[in-house]
Amino acid sequence: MVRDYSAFLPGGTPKRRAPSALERLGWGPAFARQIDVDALTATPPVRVCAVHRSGLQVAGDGINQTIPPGPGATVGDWLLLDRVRPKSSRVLERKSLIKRRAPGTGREVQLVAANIDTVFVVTSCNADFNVARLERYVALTFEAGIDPVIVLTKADLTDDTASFVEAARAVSERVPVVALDARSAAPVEALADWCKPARTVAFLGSSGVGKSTLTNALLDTQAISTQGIREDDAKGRHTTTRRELHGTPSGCLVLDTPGMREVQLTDAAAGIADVFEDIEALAASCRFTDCRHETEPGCAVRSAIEDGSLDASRLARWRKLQAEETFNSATLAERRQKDRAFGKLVRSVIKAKTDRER
Ligand SMILES: Nc1nc2c(ncn2[C@@H]2O[C@H](COP(=O)(O)OP(=O)(O)OP(=O)(O)O)[C@@H](O)[C@H]2O)c(=O)[nH]1
Ligand SMILES: [Zn+2]
Repeated sequence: MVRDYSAFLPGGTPKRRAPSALERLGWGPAFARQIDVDALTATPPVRVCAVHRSGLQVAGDGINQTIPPGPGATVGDWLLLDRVRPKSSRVLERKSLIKRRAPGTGREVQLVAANIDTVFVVTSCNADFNVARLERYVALTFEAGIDPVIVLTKADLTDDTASFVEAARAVSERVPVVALDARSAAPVEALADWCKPARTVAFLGSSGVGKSTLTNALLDTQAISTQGIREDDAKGRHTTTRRELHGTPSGCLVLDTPGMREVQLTDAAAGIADVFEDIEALAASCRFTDCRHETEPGCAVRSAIEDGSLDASRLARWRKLQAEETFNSATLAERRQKDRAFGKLVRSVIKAKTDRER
């Protein structure tokens, strides 16, 4: 039997391999699996580190450049860079994706951010705290394929952090809850489990809850790709875009994007089901498959409320979120139908006009 004693020899401790340039950008097996060695040299992988009006800033091993917008990519995406025609770069399959419906009639899908590993759903231990809002953000996060963690800031402003934590824990068994003072040194340690090297994290929450404070706590001054995060505005001034990835000293990446806030609860049925898996499980054992949990006999949901194991207000919030989701998604279908009808009208008018002119 051959034993390896090298770790016991002086200086023999196996050194941890330093992460490669790509790993520092979040590269890992999930992406490596998608390409072969030849593609690696012909079309090197690059990550979209920032999105500007003028294009996408991409970084890779010895690469840091801006390419024109176009390959259907968003911040956080990995591309196989086509050096000749960057617009034709292939977008690698994502680990997760946050998207939203654009306001307006077309309501096309906009990509907000890709390949986030953890979303910190942030709220504070004060009047901002709202269970329904937490449930909504957690549902959105689940829907995007991302693990949420609830972060309660301003723990220093209450004597009763425990009851805020308890209320947040009730959102989902699958979501860890952390309470802290975001202005202290606490965030680095409290969030260390998720802010590991090569992981990408983001903060989601209403204005003023402490997202920037938390981001600053995690960051050092060294943001990745400091050049290129500025762009000239029309007046020739430099403005800083806020859709970008920043590297932290611990080697994790923080995505800063304001667009996350406007994400709506559309096409999020699966995410809602994930948050309310307790109610979904009960509903599955109701006598009738189409039970509305109102007056039906053999309703497992109502009997859980009666025996106190389910909170009636949680059921009410589940109904409300579902209704909202159905409304948003249905309106969309209606709009699509209207758009088609409008398109038909336009075409018939044009046709009539050209027929007349013939
Ligand atoms: N006492 C206390 N104040 C905090 C804490 N976290 C944030 N603040 C303060 O709350 C205010 C808002 O914090 P921000 O970090 O700007 O909040 P934000 O979520 O980034 O807000 P937007 O940029 O508007 O989305 C600032 O004055 C912070 O100093 C905390 O844990 N405790
Ligand atoms: Zn029922």
